[in-house]
Amino acid sequence: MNSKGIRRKKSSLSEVKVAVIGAPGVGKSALAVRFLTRRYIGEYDHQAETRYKHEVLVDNEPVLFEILDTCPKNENDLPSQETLNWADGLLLVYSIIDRQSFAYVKKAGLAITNCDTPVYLVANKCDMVHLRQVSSDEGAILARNFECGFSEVAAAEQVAPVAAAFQDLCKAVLSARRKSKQSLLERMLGTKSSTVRLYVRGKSDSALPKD
Ligand SMILES: Nc1nc2c(ncn2[C@@H]2O[C@H](COP(=O)(O)OP(=O)(O)OP(=O)(O)O)[C@@H](O)[C@H]2O)c(=O)[nH]1
Repeated sequence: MNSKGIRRKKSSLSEVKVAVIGAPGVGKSALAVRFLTRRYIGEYDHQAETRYKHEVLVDNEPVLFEILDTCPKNENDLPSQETLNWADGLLLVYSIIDRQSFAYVKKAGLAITNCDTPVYLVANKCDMVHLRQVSSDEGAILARNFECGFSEVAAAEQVAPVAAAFQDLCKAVLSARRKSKQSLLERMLGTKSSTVRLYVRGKSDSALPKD
């Protein structure tokens, strides 16, 4: 009985793969670790990309997150096609105190305009407003261009806003997945419009006098 319960839970567990993308030093590792452990660890010595796997509740539903913390060598080292193909969702991160990092997410965003992978834009280090180089409006405009969610956070100081960014991205991934399943179903059963026509006809049929 117990094992049945576990099997059921596993089969209903959604898996979401997120690639965290941004210029060197913007706080990608700090954000990923903050989200997964609620802790802030100031210094990470990463020479290569790191993957984390962790189960998190999103809207009270368990989701298995696989997070790829990318590790670009420099400001021109954009994410590889392999990374973009792997990810279900992309968290684009820049630092409000580093204008070059804003240029990096702009370039990375342009490289993915043709794929329909959901994106979320995060502006990190908003505890350092006195050193701000990128305004909130610039971030919001870029997010509007990418048609994605956006928030300014501080991995160094905040837990909930960091988690909300990952969770919003996760919800966008799950919603896109549902839509693509729905459209596949519609393609298999016929077009959406014919389904609607059928429904309308059914309703009016009952109101029509019988011949
Ligand atoms: N003030 C402040 N510093 C932060 C914040 N987030 C990260 N940092 C610092 O920024 C530096 C870089 O953070 P990382 O998390 O290693 O950045 P990263 O993007 O993973 O860096 P790479 O792995 O080199 O690409 C570290 O010194 C962090 O302590 C933040 O919200 N505020």
